[in-house]
Amino acid sequence: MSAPTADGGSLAGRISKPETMNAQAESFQPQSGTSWADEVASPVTEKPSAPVAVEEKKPESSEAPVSQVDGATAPFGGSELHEPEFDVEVKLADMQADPNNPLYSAASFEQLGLHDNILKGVMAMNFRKPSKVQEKTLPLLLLNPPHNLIGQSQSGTGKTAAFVLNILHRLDLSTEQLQKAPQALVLAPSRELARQIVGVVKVMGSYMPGLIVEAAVPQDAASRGRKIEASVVVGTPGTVMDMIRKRSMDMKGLKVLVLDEADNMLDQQGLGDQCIRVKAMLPKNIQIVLFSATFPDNVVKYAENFAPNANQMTLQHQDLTVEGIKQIYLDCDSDKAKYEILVKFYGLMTIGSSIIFVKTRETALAIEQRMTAEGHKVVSLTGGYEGAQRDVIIDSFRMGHAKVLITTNVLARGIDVQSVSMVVNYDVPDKFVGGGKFVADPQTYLHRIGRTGRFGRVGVAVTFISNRADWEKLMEIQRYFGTEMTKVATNDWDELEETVSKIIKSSRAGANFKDGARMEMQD
Ligand SMILES: Nc1ncnc2c1ncn2[C@@H]1O[C@H](COP(=O)(O)OP(=O)(O)OP(=O)(O)O)[C@@H](O)[C@H]1O
Repeated sequence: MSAPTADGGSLAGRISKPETMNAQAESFQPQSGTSWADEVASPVTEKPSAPVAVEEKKPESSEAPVSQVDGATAPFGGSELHEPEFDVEVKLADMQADPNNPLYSAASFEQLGLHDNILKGVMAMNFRKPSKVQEKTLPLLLLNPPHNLIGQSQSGTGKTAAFVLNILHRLDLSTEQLQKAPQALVLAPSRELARQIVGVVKVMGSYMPGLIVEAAVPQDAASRGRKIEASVVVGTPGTVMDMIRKRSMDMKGLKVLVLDEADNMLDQQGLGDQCIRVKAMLPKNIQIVLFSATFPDNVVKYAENFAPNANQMTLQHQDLTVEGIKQIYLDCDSDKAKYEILVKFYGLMTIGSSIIFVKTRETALAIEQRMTAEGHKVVSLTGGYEGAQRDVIIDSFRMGHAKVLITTNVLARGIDVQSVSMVVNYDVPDKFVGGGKFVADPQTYLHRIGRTGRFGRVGVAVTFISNRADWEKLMEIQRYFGTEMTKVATNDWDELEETVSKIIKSSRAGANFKDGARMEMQD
């Protein structure tokens, strides 16, 4: 049976693009040294300075301003950033009233059938209206008997709240014993994302007496033998697997399993295997929920096996880009020139917070050291650091103490820091396909740039290219998403500054998201 789309159309969307294996982990491959001499004629739109028209709207609403908070709010390590400008509120309201926008919904949270104490948590987060993914998936998630669900929507559109609200709704906290036995398990690919989700569950569930939430991530006290006694557990698959094996968690009462960033969790050799093992140790009749912004074709069959007979909300890959994120690329003469340009770039720009993605830990460290030596306040976070160190680094970035975070793909997914107004792809995201060959990695590109432009904000994504191979990969990514990237010459700093500053100064994009959500419902 097919469920109707928002506009009443029929629903049978699928993602269609063969993909190769995703080598998401940090790579130690040397950088390409190929020299890049501008010899490739670019078919990409080369625009003269394309200032983004930012509508300066005066407040016209008498409603109280929405002050959104990060996924992890201050008590849980978040920045507790509140947006001061009124036009932000007006534009979010505009976007949420536009049926073509992924932030749109026809319903209110009150109409979604959630318990009152959960609604209070939603209000505490200052969520005024559901987004499309929340409005569409929550009624399916809350069905009884429970149904599995595979949900896809653009980055920063509120998938976390969708699965967290379902979890909270399904908890029975009526006895101390129930409060201390895991009823819901969320698996995420990084400790930072797991901790962030713990923060969201705690804030949304702050009016639920007896709710206990714990992280199961590497090198934490809990992973070193202490028994986990919590109603909701959020962890990374390896640690969760070990803990269940060691009987540090009693999963008999589990009702819901969520895989966040599910395509990544199922695709990667290591994680996919671990997720399957974890699932095998759980009760058989649980609800399985998979969410991600991307579900490449080669993962869809794994997803459908993992979550059988799931209701589905899917998108075409042409509909995945968030148009509030302005994508530009800088054509650099050489690898060496890339670094000079990066430093000059940061010297020129006054940017809120930004993330620089690189391919290897070594590059992250090298850039951190050089930028620090030049007086920039930067931090780096890679898989090379110990868990506790990683927590300190990400928290200092969330709180705005460090404005620039240099990282690898380890933080490409899920991390929600609303103040991030720029993402730099210092290295074009690629993946290893064997035989010494690397190809473009569109999914990682999309997740990386999705660290900005959260829930209707605007952001800039800048990709550096320094050789022909980079350029070809970037063009492949552009084709895949049917998106437009603007080439900005590195000798025209005025243009570059003007383009980037205009976008960063504005608080939100206009209502210009692409949207093509499709729903598919199992009988
Ligand atoms: N209904 C809502 N109203 C206002 N803000 C919201 C709403 N739902 C979510 N948000 C905020 O939007 C931001 C993005 O949400 P979230 O991190 O869940 O996105 P996502 O879809 O999971 O993104 P990604 O694909 O990058 O993981 C968060 O800061 C969250 O607090």
